[in-house]
Amino acid sequence: MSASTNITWHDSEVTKEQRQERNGHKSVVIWFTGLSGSGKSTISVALEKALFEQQITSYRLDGDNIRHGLNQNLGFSPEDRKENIRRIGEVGKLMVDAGVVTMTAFISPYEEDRNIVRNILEDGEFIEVFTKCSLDECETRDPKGLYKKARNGEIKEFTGINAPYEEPSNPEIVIDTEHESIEESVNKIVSYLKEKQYL
Ligand SMILES: Nc1ncnc2c1ncn2[C@@H]1O[C@H](COP(=O)(O)OS(=O)(=O)O)[C@@H](OP(=O)(O)O)[C@H]1O
Ligand SMILES: Nc1ncnc2c1ncn2[C@@H]1O[C@H](COP(=O)(O)OP(=O)(O)O)[C@@H](O)[C@H]1O
Repeated sequence: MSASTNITWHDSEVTKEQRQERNGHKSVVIWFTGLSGSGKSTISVALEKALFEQQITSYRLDGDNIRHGLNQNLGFSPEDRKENIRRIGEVGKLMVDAGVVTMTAFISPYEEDRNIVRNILEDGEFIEVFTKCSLDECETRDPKGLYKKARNGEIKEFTGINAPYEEPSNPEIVIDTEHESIEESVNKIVSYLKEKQYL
């Protein structure tokens, strides 16, 4: 018996479109993907602040934080990462329905898993932001000392060292945190949102 047997969808009497209209902007998932240390958290925090200051209803979901709660039962095997991303995709979909501009900051190393999220959202509701930074630079930054641990063999399956990272083949936005300032990256994303009339 599938998990959905005997379960019926119950519609709301308030629509996503009504919530968006009241907020005065569209809702969308801004999906950051990139290596550990590439800047997903840093840029999404700065973007959240910039949007908040412009009266945008926004919220940020971050890998490290979510793994303390909702996803605390998941590790870093390919299967667990897939489930991690699947759940965040579903949360993102709920947030979009709630009218919120949602930022997610997860390594999300597998293109297939990211595309599953893209496909559960409506057209235009998934903005993939490739947070581009070379492994060398991420390893030099090593903000949490994790690369050092991975090189010492203390962390198995560490992305970029002994687990893969698949670069997005067609991201909506690329931010190059090795060569751009935080402000430039944030402005690039805000400009995209304005240009495409999300805001
Ligand atoms: N094995 C391994 N590989 C990669 N990352 C590891 C690992 N173990 C712990 N960490 C820490 O967990 C953060 C990544 O969690 P995510 O949920 O974003 O990962 S994933 O999307 O499921 O691949 C990641 O955070 P960021 O540095 O912010 O990317 C690390 O702090
Ligand atoms: N232009 C930049 N954009 C983003 N982060 C930068 C930049 N230059 C240096 N950094 C530093 O790189 C590190 C990125 O770490 P973090 O944001 O935690 O990455 P991630 O969430 O991808 O693991 C931080 O210490 C940040 O201060």
